[in-house]
Amino acid sequence: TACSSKYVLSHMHPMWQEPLAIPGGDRQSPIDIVVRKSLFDPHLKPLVPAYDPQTCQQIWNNGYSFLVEYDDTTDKSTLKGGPLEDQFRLCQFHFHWGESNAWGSEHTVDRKLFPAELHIVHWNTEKYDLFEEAVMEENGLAVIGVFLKIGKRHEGLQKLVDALPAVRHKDSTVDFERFDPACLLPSNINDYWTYHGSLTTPPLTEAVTWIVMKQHIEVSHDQLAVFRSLLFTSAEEEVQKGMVNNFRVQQPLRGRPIRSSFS
Ligand SMILES: COc1ccc(C[C@H]2SC(=S)NC2=O)c(OC)c1
Ligand SMILES: [Zn+2]
Repeated sequence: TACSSKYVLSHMHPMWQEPLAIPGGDRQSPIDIVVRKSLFDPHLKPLVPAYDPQTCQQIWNNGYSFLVEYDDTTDKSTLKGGPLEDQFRLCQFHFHWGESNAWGSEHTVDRKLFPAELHIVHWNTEKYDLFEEAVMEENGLAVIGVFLKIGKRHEGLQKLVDALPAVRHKDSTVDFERFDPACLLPSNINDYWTYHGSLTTPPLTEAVTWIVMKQHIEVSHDQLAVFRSLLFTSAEEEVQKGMVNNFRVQQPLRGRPIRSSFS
């Protein structure tokens, strides 16, 4: 799909170097969410995800994470409401995780680290015709962030976990059908923080309206261990590197407001 274009592949590589200067650079992600500095905004609406599991296409190991990719050529799977003015189209979801359960998330809450973080990526189809356009523009993307904690097994995630060995190496893909990303959302999606930020990998463009869920989801230790069995490296490479710690260092807030949908 557009959102997993070769452009992404060419710009995604493990442990990429942080650029010295970023265009603009005052709206970078991820950040620490300081709860007492967030501002309750009563005008924030409930979030309305409407996903059609039939749009699920494949899983792709792109050498940085694994992406579950959706057909984004129609408006069958959309996100609207919350802080969003426009309608956005689901294109992929992926995760970030650590080598240990002590860290792995990109965002933190009052400096609290989570073992992993889910990103559900959508692009603005009211303002742009292509994902590649949206990714370069302010309000081009909306990403839902969900923290993962180690606890009981996540039944909905298991279908994805079982498919991961088929995409162990970079550049591998496997067909994957009828997966509803809504099953990975917490029970309460009305409580979230929202702020304007960026992609957390190159091109690091400041195109993202972030919607970070207050409530986490639980996955089992064994389920997260399968994420860590993936590799950054392709089958041809002599030295295989485990896909872990694929998160970006935190970025300065630069005075940005963080709004909360709850008081
Ligand atoms: C060229 O367009 C891109 C490139 C990379 C990513 C993935 C990054 S950005 C994020 S959020 N988390 C990640 O790992 C994109 O996702 C929207 C879009
Ligand atoms: Zn991400």
